[in-house]
Amino acid sequence: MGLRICIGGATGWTGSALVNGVRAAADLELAGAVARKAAGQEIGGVKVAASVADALSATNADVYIDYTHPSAVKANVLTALDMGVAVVVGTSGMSAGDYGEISAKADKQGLGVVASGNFSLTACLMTRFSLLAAEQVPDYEILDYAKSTKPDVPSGTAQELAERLGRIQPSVPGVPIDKIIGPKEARGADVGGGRVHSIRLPSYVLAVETIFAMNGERLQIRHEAGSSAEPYVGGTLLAARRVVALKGLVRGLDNLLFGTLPAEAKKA
Ligand SMILES: NC(=O)c1ccc[n+]([C@@H]2O[C@H](COP(=O)([O-])OP(=O)(O)OC[C@H]3O[C@@H](n4cnc5c(N)ncnc54)[C@H](O)[C@@H]3O)[C@@H](O)[C@H]2O)c1
Ligand SMILES: O=C(O)C1=N[C@H](C(=O)O)CCC1
Repeated sequence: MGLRICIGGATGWTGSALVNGVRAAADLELAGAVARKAAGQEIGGVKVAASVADALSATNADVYIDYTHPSAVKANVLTALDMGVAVVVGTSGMSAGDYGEISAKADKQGLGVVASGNFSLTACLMTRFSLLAAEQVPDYEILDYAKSTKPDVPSGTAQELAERLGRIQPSVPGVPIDKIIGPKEARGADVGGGRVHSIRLPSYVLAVETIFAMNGERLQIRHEAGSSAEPYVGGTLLAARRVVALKGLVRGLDNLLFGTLPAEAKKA
């Protein structure tokens, strides 16, 4: 019997790609699925439940994976932990404070949670390269592009990156924000110490770019997502395989792949 996976948001763009990924993997088994509108229907050989609590009480899942909605993810994750199930979080929109609560609950339950603003390998490399650059170049800002209908801001990718860059090296504006002449919002938002400018326009899926600058030179590190959800499947399933052996919260796929950066370990 393989590792038993329950997927929240199983009918969605990412969730449906994951259902296929789980079914194609010899070491994984689709144990449950959650999607409110499709409740009662069948997906990938399992009956879709209306809530995480219903799905997990009807199965003996080892891991719950959430790709639902920013308004639903926190309650879903806390429910799964209360029910004794390890969690992988793909859904965006949770604050640092929300993650603090999840971390405390995971510790209390002795369970693992892996969350990553972006589970694609190349986005995770963009994050890691940016963290390395911030150790050397103190001046940077983050551009966060997504489709016009994305409800959460910044994206999960940009938020996690901003918080992590901010811990290594807070982004310090050349003119302090309270001394700016004009609308302060035009200078973006301080997200955990990293400065983020979010752009929401049709035709973007998701792109995140960090601009590092020194006198006379610039480094731009950019990730651009395509229109398929396929890139998120491998990283999410890697996290599902690893999370059952963990206790507590790990944020960032790069930490699973490459270990914790010394600069981040020092500041934790
Ligand atoms: N971390 C990553 O790598 C990554 C990758 C892709 C998407 N995402 C994030 O995942 C989330 C989902 O994205 P998507 O494009 O797959 O969305 P989607 O709208 O295509 O699918 C969402 C799914 O969740 C269900 N759902 C919606 N609201 C719900 C609620 N309140 N309770 C329970 N289920 C609900 C829907 O029925 C659907 O099945 C977003 O936050 C997105 O930013 C993250
Ligand atoms: O399509 C989305 O929405 C995505 N959201 C993630 C985010 O918020 O960073 C990343 C992948 C696509």
